[in-house]
Amino acid sequence: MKAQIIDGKTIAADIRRELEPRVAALTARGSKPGLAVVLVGDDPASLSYVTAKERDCETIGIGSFDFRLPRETTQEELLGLVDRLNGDDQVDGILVQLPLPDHIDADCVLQRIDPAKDVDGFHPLSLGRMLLGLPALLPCTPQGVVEMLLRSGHDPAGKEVVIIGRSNIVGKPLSVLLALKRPGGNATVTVCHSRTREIARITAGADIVIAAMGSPEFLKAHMIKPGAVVIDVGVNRVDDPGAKRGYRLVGDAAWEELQEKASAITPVPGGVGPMTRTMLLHNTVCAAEARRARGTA
Ligand SMILES: Nc1nc2c(c(=O)[nH]1)N[C@@H](CN(C=O)c1ccc(C(=O)N[C@@H](CCC(=O)O)C(=O)O)cc1)CN2
Repeated sequence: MKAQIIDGKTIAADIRRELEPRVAALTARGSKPGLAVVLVGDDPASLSYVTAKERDCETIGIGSFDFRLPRETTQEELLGLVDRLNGDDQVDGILVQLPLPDHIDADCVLQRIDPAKDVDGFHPLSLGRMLLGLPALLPCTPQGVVEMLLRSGHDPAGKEVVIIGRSNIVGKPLSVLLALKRPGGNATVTVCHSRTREIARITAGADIVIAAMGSPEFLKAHMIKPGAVVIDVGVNRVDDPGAKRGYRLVGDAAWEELQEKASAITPVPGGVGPMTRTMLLHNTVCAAEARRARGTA
């Protein structure tokens, strides 16, 4: 039997609908939420992501402030912009698109963002609060994955989850969220990475396998047990001269063969990607509400 398709677009649309009255309430009080989106350089994938994020803001009534900086921008200039946005009352959230050019220390930039405006959830304070299970702005992709599991009827509680990939953006924070004692958590989590021996032996024991290592179609059907749930975080551009854009998108999971063996699977595109963008909107609304409740906006 074919796997259930966990449709990220539909779940994301539901969450956006839930956000709309919160945005309307803020706007009615004269304080429309605002997101600053900063892109340095002209990486085509990053450009398409930030453009989509700005469009998303527009569709639910969040203001977006867009900053496109040349590749040659210095670290000092970027830090100066972050400082300015930290002090701007109209800005509730600051997003600096990653990756940054090599001459800029991304950690230094992310640490400069006011934690109250850290809608990416990458600031050490946000990550530390998350680790402790305290209220925090959570990284968007991990938060999106947890929401997808819960809303598609695959609560990770009590399940064995294997994550392939240990990035700061996805694998590491996701491993924490899934293990926390809170809704969407309570799973037994294993993280595999480039130094893991016999990955297939480990993934084959999992109820839920999350592929997040940026390697096209790495996860194959023989690596999962029948009926496992597969979440594909990868969005890889693979050259395809026959395609309109000259490339096609493939995930980190071999979709065709896994569909025949998994009980549920996320597609690429249309899976985790739209959820990442939607959790950014969610974080921006949360940041705006919290800043107003504290009287700092
Ligand atoms: N500051 C950040 N930088 C990056 C993050 C992040 O969360 N914050 N994550 C990734 C990329 N990413 C977000 O920016 C992202 C990736 C993919 C999508 C998406 O909507 N994908 C679509 C396909 C889009 C396409 O046609 O190319 C899908 O999967 O359906 C959104 C956001 C790295 N950088």
